[in-house]
Amino acid sequence: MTGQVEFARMNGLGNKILVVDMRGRPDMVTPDAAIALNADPATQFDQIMAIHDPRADGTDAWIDILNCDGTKAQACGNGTRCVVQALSAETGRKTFTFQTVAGILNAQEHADGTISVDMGKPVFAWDKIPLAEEFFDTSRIELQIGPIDAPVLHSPSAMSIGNPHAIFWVDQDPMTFDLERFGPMLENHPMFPEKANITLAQVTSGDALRTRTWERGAGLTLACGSAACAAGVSAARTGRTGRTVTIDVATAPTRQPLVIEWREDDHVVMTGPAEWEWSGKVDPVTGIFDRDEEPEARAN
Ligand SMILES: N[C@@H](CCC[C@H](N)C(=O)O)C(=O)O
Repeated sequence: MTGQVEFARMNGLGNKILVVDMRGRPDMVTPDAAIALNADPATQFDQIMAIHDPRADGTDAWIDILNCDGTKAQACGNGTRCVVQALSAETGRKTFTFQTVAGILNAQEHADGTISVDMGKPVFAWDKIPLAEEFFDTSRIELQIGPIDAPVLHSPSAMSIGNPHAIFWVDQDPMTFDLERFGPMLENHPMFPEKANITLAQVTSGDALRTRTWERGAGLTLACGSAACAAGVSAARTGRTGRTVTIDVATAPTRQPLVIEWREDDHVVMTGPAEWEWSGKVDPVTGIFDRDEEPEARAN
């Protein structure tokens, strides 16, 4: 199929998102298009959120998620908030139900502009995360890097919130670690057959964490919503915090927090902002794009 579609450059706490409107088309944004868009500084991104026609009754859209290296992701918290804001601006509606490869996501835009997404239930079973080795308790798995008798990072909590995460607990500011060096080693560690998103998390109080993430398929990003969910759940699971935590994402430019609530019904709800930057048209096969000449002013 040929022809351009509408897209918007947005961000969730600095996580760079392209929201691409694929409704009315049977094809998908191609990995080649993703790689081409990421190669241009104007459209360099962390994730593409492609909105497709719904595939199931009771849902508003099917969402396909691509990382900037052209691989697929099963979940993207920050990107989902961007999709909600884009569709809310288009339709005036405030609640949405999306379908992804990982399941159904319910989301709501609040009067103050923040957006809550029910990210579903966490998965702790070792073979579902997945891990390469059997662990009865995945809240603290055997994995370390650095000298054997003085590891720099060790014993992460592992889980899936649709996508795989490893949370390494640190006592210092996560910014003091060389995540650019350790991130690729851990993302591609044999322990993670589908790779993993790698987060450093510091507990700063009984209800607050400070995090920094190396994303699978995207590298160092300014924020990662699903990692914030995984950190919040893992902190509560290991007794480090209660079930509602505020996440200070160390690299996020606005320093607005994400709030993660692991509800008693086991669902994980993430609340935070989304920001529209500019719009244009893109060929989802090649990634060739045009930026709108005069983007209409839009309140976020
Ligand atoms: N930035 C996202 C996570 C994106 C997916 C990840 N890179 C993966 O491959 O699992 C978020 O906000 O959750």
